[in-house]
Amino acid sequence: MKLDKVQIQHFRNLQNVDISPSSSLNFIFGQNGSGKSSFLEALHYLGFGRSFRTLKHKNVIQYEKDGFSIFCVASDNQKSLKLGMARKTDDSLLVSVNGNKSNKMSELVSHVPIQIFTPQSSDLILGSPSLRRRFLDWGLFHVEPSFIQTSQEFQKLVKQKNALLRKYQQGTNVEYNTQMQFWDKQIVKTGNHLTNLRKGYLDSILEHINSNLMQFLPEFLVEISYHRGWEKDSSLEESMLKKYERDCRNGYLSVGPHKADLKLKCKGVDVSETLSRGQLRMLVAALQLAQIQHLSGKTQKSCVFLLDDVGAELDETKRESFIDRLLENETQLFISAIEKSQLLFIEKYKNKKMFHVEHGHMREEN
Ligand SMILES: Nc1ncnc2c1ncn2[C@@H]1O[C@H](COP(=O)(O)OP(=O)(O)OP(=O)(O)O)[C@@H](O)[C@H]1O
Repeated sequence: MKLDKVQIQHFRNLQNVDISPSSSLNFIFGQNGSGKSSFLEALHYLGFGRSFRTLKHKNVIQYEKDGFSIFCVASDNQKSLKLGMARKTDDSLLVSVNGNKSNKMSELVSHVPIQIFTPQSSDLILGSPSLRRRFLDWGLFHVEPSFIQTSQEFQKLVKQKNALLRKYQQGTNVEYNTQMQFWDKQIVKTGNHLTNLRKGYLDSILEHINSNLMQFLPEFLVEISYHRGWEKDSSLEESMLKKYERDCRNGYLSVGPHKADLKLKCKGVDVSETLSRGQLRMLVAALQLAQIQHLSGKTQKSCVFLLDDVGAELDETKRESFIDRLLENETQLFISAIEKSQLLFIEKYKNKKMFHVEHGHMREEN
């Protein structure tokens, strides 16, 4: 889907934005603190229901206002949708899809797949395993209809099991064995299903990743593998039993797909210890691009891609081939930069629009 119209109110310093973006390339430029990242952050809300800079919704509401709202008209070849969301200072949420109101973010985020690339994107490699699980789960969410139910079911089961483990830890009189076995059986079933979905997904994007890496990091051979979250030579059931006493002492389940990770290595060494920061960002670019290529091949869905601070750490040739490959996949791009002079490379692109942001006001430049 592409965003044909975007309206934002009272979001950080953006008082009232109303623009009609290009379906292909959009450049947003403005001085430090003018509101470029806030604009991208607002679009991020449409795809994730949250910010990429803060966990607290309250922080993005404009000072002295009681809420923010984001509205867009999105379309593809088949349909057009009116999507909107609003959050108030009391944390209440209102979501609207073609006028149908709800308070569930999931109703909104499945419509417009959105990805973001920022100077902090190398966190995907350097940060905790949860970021890499989230990476895989984002792709699965958009291509595999059964994923969301499996994932939510698994989270619920782990919560139940942890509650039981905590009761046991506190020595309460719990009918432990039968109950525990009951939850374990379901965790094994759903956990194995979730693992197979993630492994299958990784397999299906690997070819794209490798082809992107040949272009972005030709000097390295990156080996990528999925670690399930439990010991290699055991089944999930065996592993849970082995860890059982320890998990009782700790009060939580320590093995399973909720502990899974994506391992990325060069010559057997973790890439975080080998690649430079710029190279790590190119690796992330290759991973994200692979998701978009797979998504458009499998579902015909197109993606909105937010590229914050294009001047940071990507050299010119790589940046250009990244943008070219995103566009080949029908991606709608929003790219921010401080100076117009950082955007000289855009001359060759057609179907582009340029927006200037100044003190929270955004206007199109000709
Ligand atoms: N809740 C809020 N209400 C109003 N203004 C806010 C709020 N939160 C942050 N701001 C201000 O919004 C402005 C825009 O910040 P933003 O990060 O979007 O700027 P930017 O153009 O991306 O800048 P840079 O190029 O320095 O990254 C900043 O001056 C910031 O202090």
